[in-house]
Amino acid sequence: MQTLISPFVSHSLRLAPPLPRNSLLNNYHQASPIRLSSHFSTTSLRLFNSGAAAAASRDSEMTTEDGKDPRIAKIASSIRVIPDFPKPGIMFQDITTLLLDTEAFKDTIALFVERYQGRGISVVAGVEARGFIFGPPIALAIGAKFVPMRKPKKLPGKVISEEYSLEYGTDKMEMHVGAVEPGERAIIIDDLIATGGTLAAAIRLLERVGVKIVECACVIELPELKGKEKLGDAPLFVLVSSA
Ligand SMILES: O=P(O)(O)OC[C@H]1O[C@H](OP(=O)(O)OP(=O)(O)O)[C@H](O)[C@@H]1O
Ligand SMILES: Nc1ncnc2[nH]cnc12
Repeated sequence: MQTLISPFVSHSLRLAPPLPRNSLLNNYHQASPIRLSSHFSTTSLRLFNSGAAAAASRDSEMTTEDGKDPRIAKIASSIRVIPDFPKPGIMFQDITTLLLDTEAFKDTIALFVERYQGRGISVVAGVEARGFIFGPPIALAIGAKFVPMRKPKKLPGKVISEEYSLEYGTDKMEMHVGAVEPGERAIIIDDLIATGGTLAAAIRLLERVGVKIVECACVIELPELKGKEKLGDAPLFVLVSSA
């Protein structure tokens, strides 16, 4: 067994030994469509092979024989879909049910940690609110600092801000001045990418202060909304695609 979190955090959070780093990526490559459990929704989910994951899976160093990672299917099936929330026409992807499933939650964090450890990442930027759930355990496990990207007027210090539009509204994102240094390497974590406006704002904030975006990472992508196209050169890595 491997301790995921550094020793000053409870030893109760332990993970099974990680699979080789490449097994995750090839799993996406081979994945076939799956469905959410019927009591949640009939919305189909399929395992997703996005941007960087696709590129990496083409790299022979990043491939395995069977290409299957059962953790992804379990994570996908733990996500509940609520139609018409918060307004008609929106199929809301509810990750609170993933959080109730201790194995799915642990595996979600483990998959990201396996991908990002040892890559010289010093900043995990998490987008309020749901990026605050997934970002901190990843940051602790890979030895990076966690930087919150907050809604307006929440941070007490001097901030820089970026406005952006959402699938259902507009918003503004703020980050503390001095939280990051030019030249640092960051990943940006959120639960979901829809239109991509939120992640694009986070990228702009970090790039304004000279931070290199190694990758954006989400649990879920809504590919029909083409959010990936808003991310410029920043790669996107997701676990589950909702169709
Ligand atoms: O790709 P986009 O179209 O920008 O949308 C994605 C964002 O929308 C959701 O957050 P939301 O703004 O609803 O805030 P919340 O997490 O505080 O509920 C989600 O958690 C992402 O942050
Ligand atoms: N469909 C959706 N489900 C959950 N969060 C979202 N944020 C933007 N669109 C969303």
